[in-house]
Amino acid sequence: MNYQLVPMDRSHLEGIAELERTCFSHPWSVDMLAEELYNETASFLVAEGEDGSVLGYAGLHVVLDEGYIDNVAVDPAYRRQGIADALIDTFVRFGAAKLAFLTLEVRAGNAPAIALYEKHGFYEVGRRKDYYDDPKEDAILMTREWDRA
Ligand SMILES: CC(=O)SCCNC(=O)CCNC(=O)[C@H](O)C(C)(C)COP(=O)(O)OP(=O)(O)OC[C@H]1O[C@@H](n2cnc3c(N)ncnc32)[C@H](O)[C@@H]1OP(=O)(O)O
Repeated sequence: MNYQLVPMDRSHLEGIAELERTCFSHPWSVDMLAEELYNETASFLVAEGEDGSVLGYAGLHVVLDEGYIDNVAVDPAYRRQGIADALIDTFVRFGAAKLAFLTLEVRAGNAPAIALYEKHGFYEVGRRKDYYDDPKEDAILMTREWDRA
């Protein structure tokens, strides 16, 4: 499977929205994703197949020296092949160069995603009780820090 990591552009919006619907109970719409194209704090990356299709994507927002990872999703047909690894590694390398920390929230029962983030040096710093619905579940807050002192 060949793919490249590229910045999200208009051609990816339908594919990402479809992936969102596949993966999440409150999926981002095409319009929500399109707004990020004009958001200067946003860096959205797409794992693009040879035919331009969306195999996976991840979104980061940066404010001052803080980064927040919004969403990470990989097409079920292309999972366990290192795509999320490559997406998160890109954000972590950016964080190591530019940020004090990266944060994210993840469902407490989402073992694959938690394992992914732990692999990249994130650890649990707190919980939000019943943060998610459909189904109701706690959010785990995870962070990855860099000492800028
Ligand atoms: C902030 C948020 O967005 S939280 C929500 C995260 N997104 C989702 O839950 C959407 C649905 N799930 C997915 O899209 C995928 O399963 C993802 C994004 C969690 C993982 O994507 P993949 O491309 O399959 O992961 P990838 O192959 O790069 O694996 C990287 C690491 O993640 C972990 N991992 C991935 N899938 C699994 C799994 N099924 N079980 C256990 N660990 C897993 C492992 O640590 C793995 O490293 P390893 O291969 O050395 O063991």
